[in-house]
Amino acid sequence: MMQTEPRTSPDLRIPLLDLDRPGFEALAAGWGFKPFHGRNLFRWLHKHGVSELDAMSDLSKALRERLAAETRIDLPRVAVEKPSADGTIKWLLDLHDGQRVETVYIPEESRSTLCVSSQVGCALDCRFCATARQGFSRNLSTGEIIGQVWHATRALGKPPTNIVMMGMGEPLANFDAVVKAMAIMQDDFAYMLAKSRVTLSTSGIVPNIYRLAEVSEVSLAVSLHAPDNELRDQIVPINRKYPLEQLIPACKAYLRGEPRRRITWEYVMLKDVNDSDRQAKALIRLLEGTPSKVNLIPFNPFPNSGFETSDPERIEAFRQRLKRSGLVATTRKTRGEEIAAACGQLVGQVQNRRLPRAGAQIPVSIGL
Ligand SMILES: C[S@@+](CC[C@H](N)C(=O)[O-])C[C@H]1O[C@@H](n2cnc3c(N)ncnc32)[C@H](O)[C@@H]1O
Ligand code: SF4
Repeated sequence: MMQTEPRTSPDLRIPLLDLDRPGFEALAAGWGFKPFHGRNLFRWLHKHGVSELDAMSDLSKALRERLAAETRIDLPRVAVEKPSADGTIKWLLDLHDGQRVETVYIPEESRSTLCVSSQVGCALDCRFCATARQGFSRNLSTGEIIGQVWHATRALGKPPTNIVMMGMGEPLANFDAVVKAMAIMQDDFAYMLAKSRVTLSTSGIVPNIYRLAEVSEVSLAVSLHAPDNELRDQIVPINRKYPLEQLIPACKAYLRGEPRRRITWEYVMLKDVNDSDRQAKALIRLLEGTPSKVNLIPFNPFPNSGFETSDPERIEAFRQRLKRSGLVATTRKTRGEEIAAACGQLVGQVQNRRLPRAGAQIPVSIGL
C-alpha cells in the first residue's frame, strides 16, 4: 500500500470525479506528465470502475504518489438499495453533506436505463411532482452526478445502455455540471454511450435549451403537460417565464433541422385536468411542424397531491387521437411498484428538514 500522507487538508484536494477527460489530461500535463497519463487515469476510474490508485498498474509511481497526496475520489455511499421483483433497482445515495439523492435502474428486454438526479430537490414547483414538495436544497456537482453512473456500473457489472436525466431536479438549472457529466457518459474512455442514448429532460428553461444546442447533442425530452399557456402556467409554473411561444421555437432550433432527430414531449395524464379530446386536438395543433414523439405518463399519485391519474381508457383514447393525426405517441409502462421508484417521483432526504411522506407508495414509470 502506498504510504504517502496527504500534503493538504482533504477538503482542498482536487475531487477527481468532477473532472472530464480534458480535465484529467490537463491535470497530468500541469504536473509535468504526458496528457495520456491523465487519460489512463480517467479510463481506470470510469471504464474499469477502479478507484484504488495502487491498482492502476500502468500509472507511474510518481504520478500515483502525487494523486494520493493532492486528489480525492468521493464515491457515493449507498444508504438504501431497493430491488424490485421486475428487476428495477432504486438506490438512495448519501452525499458528503448528509443530503441524499435517488438513482433508479430499469432493465428491459433489449436495453437498460439509468434515471439520474441532477439536484437535491427542485425549485420549479410543478404541481404534480413529489420532488417539488421537497423544495430546492442544492445543485449536484459533476462528481455527484457521474458518481451515480459510476456506482450503477460497478454494481451491475456493466454500464446501462441508456441514461435519462429524469431523476430529482431540473438539469438545465444546473447547466455546467450536467453538461460535463453527460460528456463523461458519452466518452469512449468512460461509459461510451451514443449521443442518442443520453436524454436530458427539462421543464423548459428556454435560454439553456439554446445553450445546450451549442455544447451537446443529447436527446431532448420536454415536460409539456399542457397544450396551452393558460393551463401550463398553472401546473408547470416555469411556463409563466418561458411560455409556449418561446419554448416551441427553442425546441425546433435544438433539432437543427436534422431529419432523424425529434423532441420527446412528456405529458403526464391528469384526470379532468389535461386529458380531454379538446386538449388532444390542441396538442396536435401545437406540435404541428415539430418532429415529435409524445410520451403519455400515467400520473403517479402521492399523498395530498390534489391530482388523480386519468383512466386507462381515457389515456388510450387520447393516445389514439394523437396517433391518428400522424404523431408518434406512446404510454409509459409502470415499473417497480413495490419500491416507490418512479422517475419524476423521487424524494431524497434533506438533512434537518421535515419531508412530506410523498413518494412513499409511488410506482416507477419510465420508457422514452
Ligand atoms: C422529475 S422530472 C426531472 C426532469 C425535469 N425536471 C423535468 O421536469 O423534465 C422527470 C419527469 O417526471 C415527470 N413527473 C413529475 N411528477 C410526476 C408524477 N407525479 N407522475 C408522473 N410523472 C411525473 C416530470 O413531469 C418529468 O417529465
Ligand atoms: S417535474 Fe421536474 S422541473 Fe418540475 S418540479 Fe419536478 S423535478 Fe422540478
